[in-house]
Formats: sequence, C-alpha cells, structure tokens
Amino acid sequence: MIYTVTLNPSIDYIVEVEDLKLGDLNRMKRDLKLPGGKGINVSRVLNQLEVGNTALGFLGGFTGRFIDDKLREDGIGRDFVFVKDDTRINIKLKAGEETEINGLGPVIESQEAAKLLDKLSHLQPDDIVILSGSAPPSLGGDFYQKLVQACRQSGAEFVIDTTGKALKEALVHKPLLVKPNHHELAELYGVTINSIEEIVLYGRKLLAEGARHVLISMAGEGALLITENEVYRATVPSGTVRNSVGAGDSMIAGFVGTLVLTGDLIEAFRTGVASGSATAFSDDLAVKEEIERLRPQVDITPL
Ligand SMILES: Nc1ncnc2c1ncn2[C@@H]1O[C@H](COP(=O)(O)OP(=O)(O)OP(=O)(O)O)[C@@H](O)[C@H]1O
Ligand SMILES: O=P(O)(O)OC[C@@]1(O)O[C@H](CO)[C@@H](O)[C@@H]1O
Repeated sequence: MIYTVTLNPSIDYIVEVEDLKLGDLNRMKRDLKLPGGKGINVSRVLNQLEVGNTALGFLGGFTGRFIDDKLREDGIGRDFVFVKDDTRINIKLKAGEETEINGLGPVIESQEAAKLLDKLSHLQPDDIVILSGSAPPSLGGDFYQKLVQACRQSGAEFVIDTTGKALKEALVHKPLLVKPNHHELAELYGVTINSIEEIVLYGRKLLAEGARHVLISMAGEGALLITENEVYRATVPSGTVRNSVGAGDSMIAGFVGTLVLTGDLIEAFRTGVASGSATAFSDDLAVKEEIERLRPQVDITPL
C-alpha cells in the first residue's frame, strides 16, 4: 500500500484578480477552493492514475472537514488524526503572476502527534510512505526524523519531499526518492547553480548521502533523473501554464505510482514529468486523460 503523509494540509484558496491594487478594495474575478497540502496532492494524482493509496496526516475544524469530504467524494482512502485546531487556508493569488501566502498551520498537541506515529508503527515492509510538505511549528524540529524512523523500523520504503534540515537528516535512512527543484537543491548545499553539470554534481551528492533515486525538477526547463549508474534528462511538453501549484507533487505521484505499477524507471520518469506538466496546464491538479495525452511528448535522453 502507498501512504501519503501531510503534516500540514491546507485548503488552497485560489483567487484571481484582474489588476491587484495594494491598499485598495479588489474584487475577485474568480475563486476556487481545493483540498491541498503536498501529500494530499500526491494522493489525488495517484488516485487519477488508479493507484490505490491512503492519505494520513492531521486535519482539524471546518477546514479539515472540507478536505476530508472532498477526498471521500473522490474515493481516496483516508486515515487522518483529527486535531482540535483548524487546518490552515493557503492563499494562491493570481494577478498576472502567482503569489502564495501559506499559513503556519494548527497547533498539534503531543497526544495528537503520538497518534500519527502510532499509525506508522503498523506499516508493513512492502508499504511505501510519501512524506511531503512543511510541518506545523508546534510539532518541533525533529518530527520528520521520528516519522522516518517509524517507517524504517517497520521496513517500509519512504519518499521525502521537504526542505532543509529535515530533508538532510532523512538521507542517511535511504529514501526511495527525493525530488528537490533546482532552486531547493542549491539552497540545500548553500551554493548557486549555473548549469546542468552543476545540478548533476549536487544531485549526485544527494545519492552519496543516501537517496536511492533523485529527481530534480526545473519547471518549464524539464527535469533530471539521477540514479547510481545513470543520469537522464527529460523535456517537458509545451502548453499554456495555468497553475504551477502542485506540479512537483504531481510529478512525485506519477513517478512513484508508475514505478510501483511497472517497475520501469524510464516510464516512471516519463509519467512523472507528464503529470507535473498536466497540472501546470490545468486549473486544478492533473487528470488521467491529460497525463496520458502528454506522456508521448516527453523526450528522455541519457546524459
Ligand atoms: N512551465 C511549465 N511547462 C511545462 N511543464 C511544467 C512547467 N512548470 C512545471 N512543469 C512540470 O512540473 C514538474 C515540476 O515542476 P517544478 O519544477 O515547478 O516543481 P516544484 O517547484 O516542486 O513545484 P511546486 O512546488 O509548484 O509544486 C516539472 O518537471 C514539469 O514536468
Ligand atoms: O507550506 P508547505 O507545506 O510547504 O506547502 C503547502 C502548499 O503550498 O504546497 C502544495 C503545492 O505543492 C499546496 O497544495 C499547498 O498550499
């Protein structure tokens, strides 16, 4: 079974205004409320690809119920810990360019945090757990470490998509996949990156530190897949970008879902890129038909 873990889900409140005037009254041209948070996005795209999965994490209040209802309507498995405080609302403001304002997230009490760790103590060795996104500050700085240890103690594989110290510390536990974008990669190593050769160099450092597969996404510039023996570059299909929120999560879903279904690394990479682009070209996350349409447009070459 694939599990996703979203420590800090959100309602993504997508707001479009014609011409934003700061300090003035602006009227919305369009708005949309979506269940969000990185692991939840992965669950939604896995579901599109007909890959069964269960979404875990913390939900609370009316915002949490909204997310739970939406996932239930889509037939996605859920096993959330319900907390007292409200799940956050993240604002995605479209006014020509995209501006994001993400909430800190709810207070998670220690007994609520313990309930999630308890769920992970029942994992099986053939499970894959996808850990994605920020952690609410109240969980403390080492909660990801605890999650990773819980996965490893049960023998389950894990994928981690977060930043900074939590990502660095997870590497030694040999994640199946990490997927920083090229900016996050540079930030992780405290460097500026100016070329594909440098991206490969630092991507290989992630492997040396323990990651088993490294995907580096570069938005409209394509993506790299780096494994112990191979480096591949993918082009992205062309299309009109409508929304980049969740493109990276969709890529993880496409890659992991296809790897589980077929065991074929190149096809997993292709579906990952097509899924990211299908989201970038949609208002909401990628749907199956669009992923299928874009897949043949992704060219993959060894470097
Ligand atoms: N402008 C674009 N054109 C085509 N495909 C895109 C574009 N932007 C993103 N994608 C697709 O989505 C994938 C992931 O995008 P990106 O590198 O922006 O990830 P990310 O920074 O993790 O995204 P986010 O944090 O917004 O979810 C890319 O590898 C590509 O397949
Ligand atoms: O604040 P975090 O956890 O880093 O990111 C949360 C978030 O921006 O990521 C998703 C897109 O990747 C959105 O659905 C959500 O609002």
